[in-house]
Amino acid sequence: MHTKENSCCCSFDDCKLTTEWLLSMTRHRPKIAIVCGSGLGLLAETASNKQDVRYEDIPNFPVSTVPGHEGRLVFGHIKGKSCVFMQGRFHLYEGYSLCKVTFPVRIFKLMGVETIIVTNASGGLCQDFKVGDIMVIKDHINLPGFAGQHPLCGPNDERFGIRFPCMSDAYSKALRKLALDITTELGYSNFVHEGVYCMVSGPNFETIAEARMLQILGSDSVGMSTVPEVTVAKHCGLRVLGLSLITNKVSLDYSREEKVNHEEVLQISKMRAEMLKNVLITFIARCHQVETINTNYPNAV
Ligand SMILES: O=P(O)(O)O[C@@H]1C[C@H](O)[C@@H](CO)O1
Ligand code: HPA
Repeated sequence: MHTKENSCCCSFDDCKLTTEWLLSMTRHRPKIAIVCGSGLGLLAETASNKQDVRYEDIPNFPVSTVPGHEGRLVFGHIKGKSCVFMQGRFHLYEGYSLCKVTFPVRIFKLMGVETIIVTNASGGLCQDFKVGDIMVIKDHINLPGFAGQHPLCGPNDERFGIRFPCMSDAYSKALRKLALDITTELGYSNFVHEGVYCMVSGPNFETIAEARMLQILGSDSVGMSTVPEVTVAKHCGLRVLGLSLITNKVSLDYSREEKVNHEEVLQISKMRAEMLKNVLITFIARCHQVETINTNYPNAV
């Protein structure tokens, strides 16, 4: 966390420098950003006129350290819409501050992005969910935030957004409806749900007692990302859609023998990415038709 004494490693000037560098490297001017979760990098494959930029080449950018997160930005067009994909995101458990984890979101904002689609792999806590289901994120629980691990802690830069942003509508109702309508049109409604995503810091998967607690708190799925990105996106006035792929059922019972592991998460993500890709393509083609109001954005950049 950055404090008054320990100034932010991702200041407005740092963000501007990175943005200007990227704008000088590409002719693309994306309006939609897609963050690819674990094993979901192939969501970028359908884009045309692609241009890749490796994270290690981008000034101030962190690098990916987790298998299943390739570590590059992919610019391209989907159904004529200019998009940027993050093939690989950053996590708190990698040792990055939440300000670094969310740095790309502010870069997207400064580049002119208006809508961000955040995807992830998560463990299902809701008993109705099956492995391979999609959860349209309705709301989240910021568990690390309760303990002070919050991307907006520290001095607030009004050029990004207001000091006390509202989060009760972090996931746009209109965009959620569009996503649900699309899944119905595609014939996916039997394995699509809306639900609440809870972020834990990781890197270990939950104990059974922890999983039971998260379920009692109202979480339908649990993962190790997304919430910081969404919080910063909402703060700076982006429209947000969150899609979570249920890659495993979280153990809530001491008699259950199956043990979750990252390889299984990646395997299920890759198996179901095609379905998620179909939803994304149609969503990207139509999301400009949906108007949303952002209550947090009176004077941000
Ligand atoms: O980046 P996401 O949230 O999709 O990754 C999930 C959470 C952990 O990073 C990892 C566990 O398998 O997958
Ligand atoms: N717990 C936390 N994060 C996850 C899980 C899980 O069960 N599955 C995928 N990411």
